[in-house]
Amino acid sequence: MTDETEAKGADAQRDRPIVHPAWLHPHDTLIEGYSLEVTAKDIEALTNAASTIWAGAPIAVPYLPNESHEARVAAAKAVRDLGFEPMPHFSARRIGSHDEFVRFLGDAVKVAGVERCFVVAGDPSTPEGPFTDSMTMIETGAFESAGIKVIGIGGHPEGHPVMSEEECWQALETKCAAIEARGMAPLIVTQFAFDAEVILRWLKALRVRGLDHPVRIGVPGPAGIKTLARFAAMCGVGASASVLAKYGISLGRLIGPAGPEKFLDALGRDLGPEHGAVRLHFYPFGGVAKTVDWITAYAAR
Ligand SMILES: NC(=O)C1=CN([C@@H]2O[C@H](COP(=O)(O)OP(=O)(O)OC[C@H]3O[C@@H](n4cnc5c(N)ncnc54)[C@H](O)[C@@H]3O)[C@@H](O)[C@H]2O)C=CC1
Ligand SMILES: Nc1nc(=O)c2c([nH]1)NC[C@@H]1CN(c3ccc(C(=O)N[C@@H](CCC(=O)O)C(=O)O)cc3)CN21
Repeated sequence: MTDETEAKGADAQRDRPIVHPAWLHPHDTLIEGYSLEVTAKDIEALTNAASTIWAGAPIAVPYLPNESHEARVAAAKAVRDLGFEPMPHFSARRIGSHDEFVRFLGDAVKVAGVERCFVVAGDPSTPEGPFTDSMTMIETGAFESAGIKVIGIGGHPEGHPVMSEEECWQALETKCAAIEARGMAPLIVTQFAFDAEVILRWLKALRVRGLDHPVRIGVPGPAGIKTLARFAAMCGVGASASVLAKYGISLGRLIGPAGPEKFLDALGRDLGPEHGAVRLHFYPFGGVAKTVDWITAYAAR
C-alpha cells in the first residue's frame, strides 16, 4: 500500500484528516514504494529486470523527441503488462498539436489502462505546438475526462534554468490547485539532484506553504561519473564540485561509478514529519538493471 491512489483510499477508510498516511508507515524505510523512469528504448531492460522490481511500481516513461505515437503507447502497455503502473509523460512543448495530445492520452488509457500522467513543460525553448506549459494541458480538461486519477508535476528544489524561485513556487501552487479542482490527485516529482540538504530545506518550505501532497524525490541511479555529468548538463541540473564531493564524487577521480548512497543516507537520517509524505523516484542513468540491483542491495543493508 504505497501507491498514491491507494494511500488516498486508505485515508478515507480510516477517516483521518492526515494526507496520504500510507506513505509514512513507521516501519517503512525510505526506499520502499520507489518509482522508476524508463525510456521507451529501455523497455527490454525493464522486462529483464522486472522480477526484481516490486509489483505495481509506478514507472514513468518520458516523452522524448523522435519517438512515434505507436512506440509511446506500446511502452506504456508493456509497463502495464509487466504488472507495473505506467505513468507516461506529457511534455507540453514537445506536443505538436491538440490532436497529438488527445490521441496519445486516449490510446494510453484505452490500450495501457493509464490512470496517472506526468505533465511537464519540456525542454524546447519554442513550443512545437499549442501547449506552452503544464497548465495549458491541465486546463483542457482532457485528463479528468479520460478518467485520469493522479497527475504528476515537476518540482524544482534546486531552482530552474528559466524560472525564478518564486515562479517555481507559483507554478507549483497553481498546478496543484487546478489538479485538485478537477477531481484528481497531485503528485510532485522532483528533478534529480545531488544535495540532500537542499531537498530537505525545499520540502520544509513546501509544507509551510500548505502544499501537503505526496512528493517523490528524484534520485539519479548509479552511473559512471561522466554519464551523470552529461545528464546533469542536458537537464539543467547544477553539479558544483562541492555538491558532488558531498555526494561522494571526487573531481580528482572522474572515472568509475557513483551511486546515491550518501545522498539517501542523509535524506533517510534527517527526514521527519515536518517534511510530509515522501518517497523516491529513480532516474536510471546507468541502466535499469544497475539501478534496480543497487536498490535491492541498498534495501537489504
Ligand atoms: N523532471 C522531469 O522529468 C522533467 C523536467 N523537465 C524540466 O522541467 C521544466 C518544466 O518545468 P515545469 O515545472 O513543468 O514548468 P511548467 O509547465 O509548470 O511551466 C512554468 C512556467 O515556466 C515556463 N517554462 C518552463 N519550461 C520552459 C522552457 N523550457 N523554456 C521557457 N519557458 C519555460 C512556462 O512557460 C511557464 O510559464 C522543463 O523546462 C525542463 O527543464 C523537463 C522534462 C522532464
Ligand atoms: N530538463 C529535463 N528534461 C528532461 O527531459 C528530463 C529532466 N530534465 N529530468 C529528468 C528526466 C530524465 N530524462 C531523460 C531524457 C533522456 C534520456 C535518454 O536516454 N536520452 C537519450 C540518450 C542521451 C544520452 O545518453 O546522452 C536517448 O537515446 O534516448 C533519459 C532520461 C527526461 N527528464
